[in-house]
Amino acid sequence: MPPAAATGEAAPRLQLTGISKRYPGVLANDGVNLTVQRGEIHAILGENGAGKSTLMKIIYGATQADEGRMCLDGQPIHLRNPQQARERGIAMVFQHFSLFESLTVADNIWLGQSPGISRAQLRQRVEETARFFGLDIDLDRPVHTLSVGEMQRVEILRSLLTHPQLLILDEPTSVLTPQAVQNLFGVLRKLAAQGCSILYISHKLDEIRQLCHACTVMRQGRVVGAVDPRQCSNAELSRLMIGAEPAVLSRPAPGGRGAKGGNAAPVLRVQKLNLPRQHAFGMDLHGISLHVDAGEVVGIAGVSGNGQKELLLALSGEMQGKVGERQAIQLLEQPVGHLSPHQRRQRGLHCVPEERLGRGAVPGMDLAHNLLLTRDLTVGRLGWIHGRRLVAKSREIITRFHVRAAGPGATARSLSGGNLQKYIVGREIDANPRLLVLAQPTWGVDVGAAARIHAEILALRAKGWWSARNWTNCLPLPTACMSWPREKFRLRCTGTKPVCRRLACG
Ligand SMILES: Nc1ncnc2c1ncn2[C@@H]1O[C@H](COP(=O)(O)OP(=O)(O)OP(=O)(O)O)[C@@H](O)[C@H]1O
Repeated sequence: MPPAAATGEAAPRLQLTGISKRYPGVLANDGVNLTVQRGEIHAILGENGAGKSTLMKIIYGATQADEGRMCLDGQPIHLRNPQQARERGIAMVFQHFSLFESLTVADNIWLGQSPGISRAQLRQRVEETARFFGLDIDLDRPVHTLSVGEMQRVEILRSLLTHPQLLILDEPTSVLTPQAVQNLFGVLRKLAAQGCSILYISHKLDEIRQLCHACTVMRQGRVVGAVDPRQCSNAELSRLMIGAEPAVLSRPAPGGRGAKGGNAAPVLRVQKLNLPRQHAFGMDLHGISLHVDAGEVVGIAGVSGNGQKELLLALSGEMQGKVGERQAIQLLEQPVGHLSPHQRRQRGLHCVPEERLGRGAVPGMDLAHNLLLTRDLTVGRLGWIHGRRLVAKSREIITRFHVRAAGPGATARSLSGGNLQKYIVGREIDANPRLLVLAQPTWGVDVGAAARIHAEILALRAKGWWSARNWTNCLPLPTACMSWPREKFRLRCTGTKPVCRRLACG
């Protein structure tokens, strides 16, 4: 139990009363009350679009509330920007890191400090803090040589140097290995024992139950419950969050070569694919070989940053090898290594990239027009766009994938992260691809929506089983499943028993 929370001697670290925030057409926070005690690790749980990030941005001064009151250590405060928040002891570690890859760890930390501190002084402070929290890191290593877990350590170390009294973490474990998650939990428990309060946003119910002392559940902008997660089951938390338990997946019989009597050709065949890195911090692909049969779901596991991104780019057509290597990637027995992403899509190969904003969708464009990035079903001869058809198709995807948005006219950037992810995955699944490549398809997606996406993937796989003319295969690319750096593993999910085997060294 956290010290001050147990004694109740002092004012709460943070107290929000009646916080409301309205965006055009949506009430993102509706009279939110929240109390965080000193030394408490407090989870904020909620379905996609529940208003969690909006609330965290208000606490961190990145956005202003329309109504409500915020008190820190019993004192009312009004923060106009993150700089003021940091000065008041509030720090935030975002899901996406803000580090300069070409600089060393020490340089990155130094850049974030207020002027007036010498490098030698800073180095000493960093070493002391790192030693105390067990955040071992070589300060002289360039950031691009670090694993994702190590980069996160740098971000945390940087925020610890500001002596935060309230640390906000937004989905901190989404790209970490299980070992890195446990290390992070160790650091957070130590920090809480020092009296620092932690606000922890996550969709991972097991982690919340393992780590957090308290949990506030949000739904449609409102607080719908405050519980002790250690006393709750996953099912209870799900019910509070989405009003039901996630649907149980039905698993239609898998397809695949075996299912078709061993004669069918693979949908995808990658043979000794070599691709040199395209920028200084990329990864070379060396002799990658794999095949995907009709009706199969094949997983690629490995520590993030070991070539998964490059493999996806090579498959989508955004990265291409030398002319002689065009045979290295074959779709339905035809070489496609030389084809552009558009030409590959015309042959039925669709992809969902890891980054939603900027690659999966154009932030400032509405949802309907974002369809045009990968779908040309509403483009007529001479390039005319059928506006009505475009809007109707967009509305269909919004409904089918339960995307919470103001409608096809909403800009991509106005959607919550999870809702945009559902729209992008929906756009590609709706295309009925012959081969679908997905990178982190359920990243930032709530448990209910994750179950629906998995169900849609399995339904596509089943089509591969029932209809050889409409083959569909999925190649999800999860990260951080293995802890050995620079090794890749292949997880075959064709049967009831997954078989894991080592692919190649990267
Ligand atoms: N800048 C904005 N403009 C318009 N609407 C916005 C903006 N930011 C958020 N919203 C809307 O506010 C609501 C809450 O979004 P928020 O990002 O806070 O949800 P969330 O709980 O963090 O969701 P997720 O788990 O998907 O990240 C959503 O309906 C979203 O579309």
